[in-house]
Amino acid sequence: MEEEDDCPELVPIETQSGRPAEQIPVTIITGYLGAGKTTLLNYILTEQHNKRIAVILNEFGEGSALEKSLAVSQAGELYEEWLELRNGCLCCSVKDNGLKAIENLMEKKGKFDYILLETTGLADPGAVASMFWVDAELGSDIYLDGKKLQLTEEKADGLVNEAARQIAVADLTIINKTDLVKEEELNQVRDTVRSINGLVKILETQRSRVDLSEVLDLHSFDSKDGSILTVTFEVTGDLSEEALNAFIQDLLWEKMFCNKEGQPMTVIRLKGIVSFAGKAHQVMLQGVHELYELNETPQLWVENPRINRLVFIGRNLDKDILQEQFTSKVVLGTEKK
Ligand SMILES: Nc1nc2c(ncn2[C@@H]2O[C@H](COP(=O)(O)OP(=O)(O)OP(=O)(O)O)[C@@H](O)[C@H]2O)c(=O)[nH]1
Ligand SMILES: [Zn+2]
Repeated sequence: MEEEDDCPELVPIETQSGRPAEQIPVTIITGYLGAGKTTLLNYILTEQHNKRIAVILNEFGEGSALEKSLAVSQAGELYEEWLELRNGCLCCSVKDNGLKAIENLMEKKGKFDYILLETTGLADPGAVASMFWVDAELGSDIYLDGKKLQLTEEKADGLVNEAARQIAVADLTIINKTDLVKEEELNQVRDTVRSINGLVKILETQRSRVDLSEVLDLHSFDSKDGSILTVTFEVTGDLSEEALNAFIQDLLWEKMFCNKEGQPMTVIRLKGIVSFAGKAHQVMLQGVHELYELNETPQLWVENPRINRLVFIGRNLDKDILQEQFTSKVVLGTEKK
């Protein structure tokens, strides 16, 4: 890897607390229909926690797809407001309408300390989370504190894969409704969760009564390890899909890129919104360790020229080198330096 002497020192974007100042933690709560998500949110809102919490309930009731209930707990009192969201689908509305709505609300009412977002049992938590994540890393005043899941003991035929997927990406799994099962069944559920995600923290509850300190302020996306860096950059233009795949594979699989000290870059998480030539829709890039996927989102490009936004979290990352490699190899119509 050629060294660029005139490049500025790499400075991680985090503050000491692990995130830019003033950012508001967002926790996404997913789980099977009826698992107890709303019960959990209501419980959190009414418990003593000295936090101002905004809750976005995501009930897709018939005829109410245009409205979302927003309950705000302020100094212990609970009141409700209605947020008008243009799009009923969470996965595509969260970034452009949901976040904006929250931001508008914060301007009006002052900042919240915490935002909790309930998704439907069917929403893909990965897609929802990555929208927050990309946004947060790129300077939004919201960051993702944790993704959680509640499970019931009920068999979810046909949704088994979705449940497994939710567990796989969760930072915390709450096994609720333990009053309804025998110990043997509970052990089985616990074993299943453990087999899907060996690292996830597991809580067992009735009526979603959790110890709040175990649920809020997880900081699961903060860099606890000082050597883990976050690199973000934006690059204008369309990308070659083939070249992007080659770039990602060189980075994640071949570990071909090194920092200025010659240490190989290791990516732990990778997210992005990218533009492919000839495609009207934005494409979401998500990667965890050596796995990655590219998925077209329902979101159409409106900005012109289009701006690709990338976030890398990992070890030995060097922004200048990554950005230079990306720009010269992946962006169409760019001359090699
Ligand atoms: N027996 C029992 N019932 C529970 C428990 N927790 C919640 N419930 C009940 O289960 C039902 C569904 O709970 P909700 O909190 O609405 O579940 P949800 O996950 O928000 O449901 P959706 O938004 O429809 O997916 C309610 O009637 C709750 O009172 C529990 O631990 N034990
Ligand atoms: Zn609910």
